[in-house]
Amino acid sequence: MPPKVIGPYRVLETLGSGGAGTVYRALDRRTNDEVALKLLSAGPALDARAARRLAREFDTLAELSHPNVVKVFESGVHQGWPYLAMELIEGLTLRHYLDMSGEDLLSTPNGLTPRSPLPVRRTADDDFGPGSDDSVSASQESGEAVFGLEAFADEAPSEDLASFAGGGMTGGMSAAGYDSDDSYEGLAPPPPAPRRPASEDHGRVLRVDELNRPERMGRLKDAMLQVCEALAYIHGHGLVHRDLKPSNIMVDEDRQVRLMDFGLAKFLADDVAITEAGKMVGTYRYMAPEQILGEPLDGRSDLYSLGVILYELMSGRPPFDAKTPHELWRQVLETEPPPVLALNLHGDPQLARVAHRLIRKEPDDRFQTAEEVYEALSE
Ligand SMILES: Nc1ncnc2c1ncn2[C@@H]1O[C@H](COP(=O)(O)OP(=O)(O)OP(=O)(O)O)[C@@H](O)[C@H]1O
Repeated sequence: MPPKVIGPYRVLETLGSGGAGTVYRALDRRTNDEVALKLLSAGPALDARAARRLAREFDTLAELSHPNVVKVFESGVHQGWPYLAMELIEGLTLRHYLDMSGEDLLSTPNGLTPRSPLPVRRTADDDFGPGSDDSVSASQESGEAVFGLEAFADEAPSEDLASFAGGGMTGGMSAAGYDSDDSYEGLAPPPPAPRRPASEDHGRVLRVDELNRPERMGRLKDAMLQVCEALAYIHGHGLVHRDLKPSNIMVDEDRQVRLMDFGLAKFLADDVAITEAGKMVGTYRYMAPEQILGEPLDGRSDLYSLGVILYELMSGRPPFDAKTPHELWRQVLETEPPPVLALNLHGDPQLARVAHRLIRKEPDDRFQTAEEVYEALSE
C-alpha cells in the first residue's frame, strides 16, 4: 500500500517504480498543484547527516531551469526515506514514445496514451536474465528482419504501459530484486550466446521497416536534439547526469522532452550504503567504459550513454548485450559493436555515424560536447 501522505503531499496514485524507489502522482496540499513525488527506498533510511546532504544537493537542482530538464521543486525526508517533488510529466518515456506507430499516436485521445498494455516482457535495465541476448532475428540481409521487444527489455517493470493506460502501477522491481553480480574481478570470456528464431520471440515485434518509418525517425531525431539541449545545459552548469537511459527521458503531449533523475545518481553513488543496496547507479548497459572503471566522469560519459540510446533505438538492439554484468563490461571495454547499418540496412547513415562516434571507448575520440552532437544531428 502506498503511503497516504508524504510530507506536505497527498499521494493520489502510483506512477511507477524503478531501482531507486517509487514515483507517485501527488497533490501539494499547500498549493493544490499536482506533482510527481519520488520516494527513494533503495537503501537504509537516511540518518540526519545524509538527509542534510540530500537537501543540499537538491537545493542546487531546484535552482536549475530548462525546458528540457524536469523541474525539481523540493526534497524532504519522510519517515527516514528521502523524497523528491518534481514536475509531473503527462507523457511517455522515450522508449514507449518511439515504440508506438504514428497511427497509435494519432488515434489516442490525448495523442500519447497507448490503447492497451503491450504484452512485452519488461526487465530491469540491468537484468541479464534469459532472453537478454535474443533481440536480433535472422534474415537481416533482406531488410525484413524482425526484432522482438526483448531488444528493448531493459526497462523496469514500472515502465509497463499499464501505468499510462489509467491503471497506475503497483509493485515493480525492488532493488532487492536484482540478482546480478556486479563485482569486477575474475572476468571470464562469454559463452556463445544462443539465438532463438524470431517466431519464438514473445510479444510485439518491430520490423526494421517500422524502425525506419519516416515519422518515427523524425520523432527520434527531434527527441535526440532536445536531449542534447538538456545535456548542454546541465554540462554547462558543471553537472553530469550519470544515469542517462531511455527510462530517464520522458516526452509529453506536446512532444517536449524532459531529462529526468539527474543528480540522483551522484547522490546515490556518494552514499555507499544506498549504492550497495540498490546496485542501480548508472545502469550498466548505458555506462561508459570510464564509468565502469570508476574513473572520473565528465559530460562525455553522458554522451556515451546517449550514443547507446541512439544505437539501440535505430537498430533494435543495444550495442553490447550480455547475460551477466561481467560479460557486458568485458564487451564495453574490449570489443567493437556491430555496425548499426549491418543490423538495420536501411537506417539513416548520418544518425548511425553519430551513434558510433558517441560510443567510442576513449572519451577523446567521441564528440566532445552536446552542442557538437546537436550540430551533427542537424546536418
Ligand atoms: N516527473 C514524472 N512525471 C510523470 N511520471 C514520472 C515522473 N518521474 C517518473 N515517472 C514515472 O515513474 C516511473 C518510474 O520512475 P523511476 O525514476 O522510479 O524509475 P526508472 O527511471 O524507470 O528507474 P531507476 O530509478 O532505476 O532509474 C517512470 O518510468 C515514469 O513512468
